[in-house]
Amino acid sequence: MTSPDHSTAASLATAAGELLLAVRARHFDDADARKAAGDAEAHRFLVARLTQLRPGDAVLSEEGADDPVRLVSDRVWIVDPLDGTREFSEPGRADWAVHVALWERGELVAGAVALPAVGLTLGTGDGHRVPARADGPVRLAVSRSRPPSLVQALSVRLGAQLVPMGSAGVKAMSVVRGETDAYVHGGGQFEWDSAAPVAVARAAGLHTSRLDGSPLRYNRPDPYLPDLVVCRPELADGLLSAIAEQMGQHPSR
Ligand SMILES: Nc1ncnc2c1ncn2[C@@H]1O[C@H](COP(=O)(O)O)[C@@H](OP(=O)(O)O)[C@H]1O
Ligand SMILES: [Mg+2]
Repeated sequence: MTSPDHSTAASLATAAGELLLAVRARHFDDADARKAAGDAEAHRFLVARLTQLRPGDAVLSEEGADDPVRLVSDRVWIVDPLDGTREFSEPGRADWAVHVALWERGELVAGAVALPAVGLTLGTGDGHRVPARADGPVRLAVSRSRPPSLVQALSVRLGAQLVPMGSAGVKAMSVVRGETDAYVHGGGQFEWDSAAPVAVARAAGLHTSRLDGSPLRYNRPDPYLPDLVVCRPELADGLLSAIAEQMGQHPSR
């Protein structure tokens, strides 16, 4: 039987996204107000709905105080109420997302990423398959506002094309949707930035790991999780080798 957690993650991410579209319309002339209201209102909405629907579960949210009860809970919802806050604040941009993931006893077991401005939510219950890869250079999704130097060097090493965009969720979903082939990040991030994108990417059959190929672990005491790789499975070995070579040459990156 399919777990109801898949549909709960998807419906909450979608509903928080609709709320964010309304916030964006309400604060159309003030980017700072838009950012602040978006982060706060989406957070409040998700926490309230999760408390109502799953009263026994803990929540780790980018916008909330870290409650240590999550470290002794079997089930923890890891949410980023608004990922790509910078892009959300810029008029006309669609590269921002809502992340809702569920961690249960050591593993991510459900998740959804809503792309509200695109009108799309991708979730672990979708049975989504990644489209076949088009011919041409490898396409690497990369942060538009702070591209890691590692990824820039990697694109030169691999003859890959960089595809800049905001939001970790949008970048991971670009791989799921076949618009890019890999999302490589280094230099800083937190569990809420990658938990739901990684859950959805794994469910679609993609490779997900740290830069060194080790597993991504969630609900750790320190939620700092600075790097990740999401890619088509057939590219994983070559990409991880190229990353290791690049980092071996420039360990500080
Ligand atoms: N070096 C870094 N340190 C901390 N967080 C980072 C980071 N680089 C990216 N992130 C976070 O990852 C998300 C995607 O960033 P980017 O669009 O640059 O790839 C953003 O989340 P938020 O928008 O939720 O803050 C951003 O804050
Ligand atoms: Mg984020």
